[in-house]
Amino acid sequence: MTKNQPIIRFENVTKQYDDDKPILNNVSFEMEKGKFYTLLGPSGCGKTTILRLISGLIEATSGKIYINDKLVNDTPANKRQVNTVFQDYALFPHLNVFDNVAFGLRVKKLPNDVIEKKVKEALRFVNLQGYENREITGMSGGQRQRVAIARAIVNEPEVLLLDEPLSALDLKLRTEMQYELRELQQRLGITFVFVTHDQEEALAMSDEIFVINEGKIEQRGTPRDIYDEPINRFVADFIGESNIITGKMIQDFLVEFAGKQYDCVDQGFKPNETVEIVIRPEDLEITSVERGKFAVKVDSILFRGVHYEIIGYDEIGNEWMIHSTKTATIGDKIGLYFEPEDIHVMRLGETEEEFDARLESYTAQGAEK
Ligand SMILES: Nc1ncnc2c1ncn2[C@@H]1O[C@H](COP(=O)(O)OP(=O)(O)OP(=O)(O)O)[C@@H](O)[C@H]1O
Repeated sequence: MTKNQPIIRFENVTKQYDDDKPILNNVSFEMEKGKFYTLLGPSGCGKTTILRLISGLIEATSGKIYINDKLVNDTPANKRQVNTVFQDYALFPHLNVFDNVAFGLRVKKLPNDVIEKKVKEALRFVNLQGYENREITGMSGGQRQRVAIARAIVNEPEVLLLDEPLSALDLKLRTEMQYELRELQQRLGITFVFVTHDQEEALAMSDEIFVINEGKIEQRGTPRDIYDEPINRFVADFIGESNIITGKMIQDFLVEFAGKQYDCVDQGFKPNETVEIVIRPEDLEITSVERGKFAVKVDSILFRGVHYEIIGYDEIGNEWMIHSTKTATIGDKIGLYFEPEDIHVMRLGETEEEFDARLESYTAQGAEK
């Protein structure tokens, strides 16, 4: 991916209320212009706090925040080129669509003809042309959502912050709005910072995901990077269903778990180092016990629409989840097959820098071969 200029930069930012544990703890990152970023993490991990710090609704306890290379710690919210779309949309129910979108422009005392032009353009962007005189109370959830976005983009912000904007919508509308938002971001070409605790939404929409846990960024990367190479148990677990088992790296390219040794593609560990192994449920292929790399006894089966979700236990009692278009019979023993590259080995307590360096060394060595 091409690298654009940074638009937001956090340098060692900490946010703490009173003497409590910090809500954000020494967080540093950059976000580039024109990309779609998602802050993903469980409730209370600090996602909204990062948005509020960017928009200027709250102040950092320590550290520096830059927008467009300008230190903004002391810049008030209304002087930052940033707008927010809130979860509940925060629309004015007594105003119609036009007046809701025009509100900020009127506060800025722009001439009426300019306001009219800008509002119409913003409504066109969100496919609501012709809805100017509609009352907010008579609009659906998806339409209100679009009004809220129009109200934010009418100010031509450089950064749009979206705080769980789809959480109030039903599943079908939510999926439609995911497409719309992604497409809108590409048309506008501005930076979106989107907050969600839904990993599928994050994977579907983002250029880059920041996985956050307890006020720290556990891992940042493209959806593919994060899905394929989770840095630790938290990320692997949060970003989709996973089989995570403790194992041992015997030597380079050889790992032991569930009582057996397997070829893998990982290296750079100490001999016999304790590690955690991830194998995604869709990477386990059901086969005969003879052909399988190991066997499990089937405990339960659920039909999930696109696949069956099968839970089984291996000889030493590890639980395995399998996603397969093939089904099985409860109580039967089935073989499971996987390729060496389906095993992801995670070092315990590895920092993001160490993790990135290790992955890069694989690529470098791969290139030498
Ligand atoms: N004004 C405040 N005073 C004290 N604690 C606060 C204040 N505002 C937020 N917090 C705490 O900060 C933590 C992080 O909150 P934040 O809203 O950033 O989480 P979040 O990841 O956005 O979660 P959610 O998905 O539930 O909105 C929470 O534990 C919250 O209770």
